[in-house]
Amino acid sequence: MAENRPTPPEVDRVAASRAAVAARRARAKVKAEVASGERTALEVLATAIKDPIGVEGRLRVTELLVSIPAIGVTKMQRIIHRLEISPSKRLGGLGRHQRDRLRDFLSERPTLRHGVADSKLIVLAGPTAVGKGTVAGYIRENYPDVLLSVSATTRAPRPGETEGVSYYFVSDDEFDRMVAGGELLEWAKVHNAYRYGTPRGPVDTAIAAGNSVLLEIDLQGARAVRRAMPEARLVFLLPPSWDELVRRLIGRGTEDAAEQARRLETAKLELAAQGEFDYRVINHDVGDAAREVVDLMEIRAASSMP
Ligand SMILES: Nc1nc2c(ncn2[C@@H]2O[C@H](COP(=O)(O)OP(=O)(O)O)[C@@H](O)[C@H]2O)c(=O)[nH]1
Ligand SMILES: Nc1ncnc2c1ncn2[C@@H]1O[C@H](COP(=O)(O)OP(=O)(O)O)[C@@H](O)[C@H]1O
Repeated sequence: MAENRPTPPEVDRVAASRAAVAARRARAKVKAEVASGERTALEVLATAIKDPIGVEGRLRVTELLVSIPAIGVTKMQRIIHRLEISPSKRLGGLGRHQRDRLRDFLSERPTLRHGVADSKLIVLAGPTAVGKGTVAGYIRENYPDVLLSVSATTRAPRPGETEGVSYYFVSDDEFDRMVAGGELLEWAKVHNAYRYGTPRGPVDTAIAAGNSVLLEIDLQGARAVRRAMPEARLVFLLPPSWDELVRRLIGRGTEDAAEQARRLETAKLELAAQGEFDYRVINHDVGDAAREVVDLMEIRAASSMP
């Protein structure tokens, strides 16, 4: 009769705990593969979608994200909050929209696909009045480790602007001399009016010292930097909506109605170019947008670690 007895509960428990250990080991292996760059997080997500109850499907979103070398716990928490995914969610249990948001997040960041990154130069561009200057100013105030490039310009200083902080205000002749001397990394005539250019020296010095540099320049400048330094990463700042962009331009009150209309026409062309950029950040809240831009630089910083 003994051989017909049901399996004692403790035998079940042992088998279950062995299975749990094996599953944990299998998940640890996947995490190690992502951490070493052997597999990308995107590939792991694709496998989890195909087999939601397999090893990848049982992996938590939080575990996958922190396996990516550029992402620590704090950043991971910010990311899942932004993607509206609960920390307890496993890859195989994500709803369709959550899955799409996670996939977009992972594929929009080429540096994450490779685990490490290759550039410390970030270019911030976007349509007029979207808040480029405001976000760059916030970064200057709150992230002193980031060097904000100071451009040279032929336009006159506005009230409150400081030489060497807002811009280097130079004459037309001086600007010609800088161009001829190869002192500018890029330059452009902006809004069909004045010339603006990025002095090459401080950018080269900062990058050579391993520091992160932010250039807040126009679309033509962003394209020129991409040609001169293909390792630069281009960020396009977007308004929450077209109406909000118009409100910001009018609210700033620095242009007359004709100039506002002209800039809005240019803004339409600029918005159409957003696909050329590596990343898109929506400027809902200045602090959040600044943090998103700086997060991209922390990714860069990870590349210089042994
Ligand atoms: N290409 C290029 N554009 C720049 C540079 N510095 C500033 N800009 C752009 O010039 C434009 C005009 O800037 P500004 O005179 O401060 O006026 P705003 O547009 O009213 O803020 C903005 O789109 C800036 O992004 C630069 O060094 N190179
Ligand atoms: N996140 C934001 N929310 C509300 N207003 C903003 C935000 N960012 C910038 N602004 C406002 O929008 C206007 C345009 O910003 P600005 O930084 O001058 O734009 P840009 O440098 O892109 O031309 C300013 O009045 C600024 O205070």
